Amino acid sequence: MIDSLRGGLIVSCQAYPGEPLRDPRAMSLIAMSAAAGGAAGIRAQGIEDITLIRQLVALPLIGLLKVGDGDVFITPTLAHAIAVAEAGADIVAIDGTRRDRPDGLTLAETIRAIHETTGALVMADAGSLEDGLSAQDAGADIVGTTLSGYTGARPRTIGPDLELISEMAAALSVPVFAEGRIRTPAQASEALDRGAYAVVVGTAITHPTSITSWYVDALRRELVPTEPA
Ligand SMILES: CC(=O)N[C@H](C=O)[C@@H](O)[C@H](O)[C@H](O)COP(=O)(O)O
Repeated sequence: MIDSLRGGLIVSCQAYPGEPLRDPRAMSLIAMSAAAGGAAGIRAQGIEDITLIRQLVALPLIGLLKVGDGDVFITPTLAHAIAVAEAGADIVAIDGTRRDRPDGLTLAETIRAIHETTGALVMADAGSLEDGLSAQDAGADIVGTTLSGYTGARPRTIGPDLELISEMAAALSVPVFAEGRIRTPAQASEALDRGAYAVVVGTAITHPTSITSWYVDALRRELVPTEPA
């Protein structure tokens, strides 16, 4: 199944609490649109979204749950991970950093239990090369650059953290998925050039509020007086 993602685009379909598109039907329509456009896979957040997208889209599905506002918020516990797999995700994305997990399990214990209990694959969302290496040691099937710029370990670059993508791809033997702040097709292509196995894009495809604000910001002009005041 991972093989079908090689060199492909995975579209992350997520809306945030309180947003107009925060609705499983809306996210599933976006996921269907991504499939029609040639996506190789879908990434989705929330049990209802994962359940509905599983029914409507026949592509590999990476599922996650965002929980709370602590440091470890991407599928933080084993119980969350099992719920994501049971909702239909082929791959469960979990926090793959070296930080303490809220249920007290290690990353290795968590991954082992997900494999044994569900048969789903595990994508470890990492924030640094050191995270990626330890996630690989812990048994992750896939490591993502997802959390680069969000853990304090690396600066939050304006675009993708291309340096980390190169470093991880060179150092790891498991597939590295480039994810995080990929805004253009050229950046997605460069991620593959740097050794990424697949590329995950969310905001730039599926988050109209952000996309609109990029255009609005670009059009904003300071009012320059034509006559001296
Ligand atoms: C850090 C974090 O919470 N990342 C989340 C992980 O699922 C999502 O909010 C991102 O949209 C996703 O990683 C895709 O990245 P981008 O939207 O930049 O293409």
